[in-house]
Amino acid sequence: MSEQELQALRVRIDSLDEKILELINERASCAQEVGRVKEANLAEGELPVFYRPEREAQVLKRIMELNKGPLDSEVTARLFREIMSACLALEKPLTVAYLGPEGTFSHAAALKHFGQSVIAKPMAAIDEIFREVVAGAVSYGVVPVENSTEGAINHTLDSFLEHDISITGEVELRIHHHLLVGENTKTDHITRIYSHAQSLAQCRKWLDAHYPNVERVAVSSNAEAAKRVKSEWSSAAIAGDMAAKLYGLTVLAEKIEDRPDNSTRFLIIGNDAVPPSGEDKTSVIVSVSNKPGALHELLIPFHDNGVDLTRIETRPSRSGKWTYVFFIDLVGHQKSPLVKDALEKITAKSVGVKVLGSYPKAVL
Ligand SMILES: C=C(O[C@@H]1C=C(C(=O)O)C=C[C@H]1O)C(=O)O
Repeated sequence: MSEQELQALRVRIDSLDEKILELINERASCAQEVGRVKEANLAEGELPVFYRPEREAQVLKRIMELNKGPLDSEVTARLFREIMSACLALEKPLTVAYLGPEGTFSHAAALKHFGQSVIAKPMAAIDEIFREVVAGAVSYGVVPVENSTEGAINHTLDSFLEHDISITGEVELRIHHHLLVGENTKTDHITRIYSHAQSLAQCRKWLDAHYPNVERVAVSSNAEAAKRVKSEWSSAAIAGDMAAKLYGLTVLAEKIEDRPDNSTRFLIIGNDAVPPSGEDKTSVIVSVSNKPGALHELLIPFHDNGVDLTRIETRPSRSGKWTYVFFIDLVGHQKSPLVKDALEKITAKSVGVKVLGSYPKAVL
């Protein structure tokens, strides 16, 4: 390519950038206007809800459908995710609590779901995230709920039993773990590997093969593990990209998770119900009496109404010995007639049904 050709293309790019810039700002002004309309149309005592997850999911899905390339649809959706995040921040900046410290996978999940313009607040424990949301100290919380290798995150499930809270969204994150060291670490003298217990479990086979005799120390998060090794000379940490960058660590071994598709699903928790987006999921907790066939009976209305269940998890009910509750995720919004009817029938048969929320299926 000649220098002239290159120059001509750069002039074209500059001119396109000007147009993009103008259009993005026009969009931002429109979103600001939406914010004003939302505030102007409130009933007495009603608080404005600026963030609308169902609308955001529709915007992202539409962009993916419209996209003709050469950019990949997911890439375009991520760009629009950021544009919407910045537009919403003009209406009202969102505050989101996540399991800290900075650099955890929960932090990455919060930014993936809400975009970079949120004010992300690290919390020390899952229960604290629930409490902050219930108290209204933050608008939303991000909590891990299941990992494809290790299964349920029981702390999160149990917190739903203790707090009155809505699920307003879900986000899935591919989890890549790396073995990380600080600049002072003597890599041939590693005696300890720090990480969160879940991460140690997700890399168990790799650790058995490569560091069979090294002590594995479970700490409160992988970002905490990364923080610790920074100043230690005989330790390594298992954590992700974000923590590696944030704490300036070197990657000694990359992608050491035992399963290449290792992913974690996170839930977004808030205080408002979400209207249907067109492609939704609903999460419920059902308690049944401890008698034979109880689970089978519970499942009949779902089957009869063709409601697709994506997950069932059992936890002790915490209100009696050897009694259990079921956490059920299903496809559809609680307002859709077939889901509504199934839930009514189950309510009539069971000891208790608590709908945790209906929310858009993850787009990204
Ligand atoms: C603009 C709105 O407010 C927010 C910003 C959105 C956007 O930038 O497209 C979409 C939904 C809301 O979270 C809206 O409700 O339409």
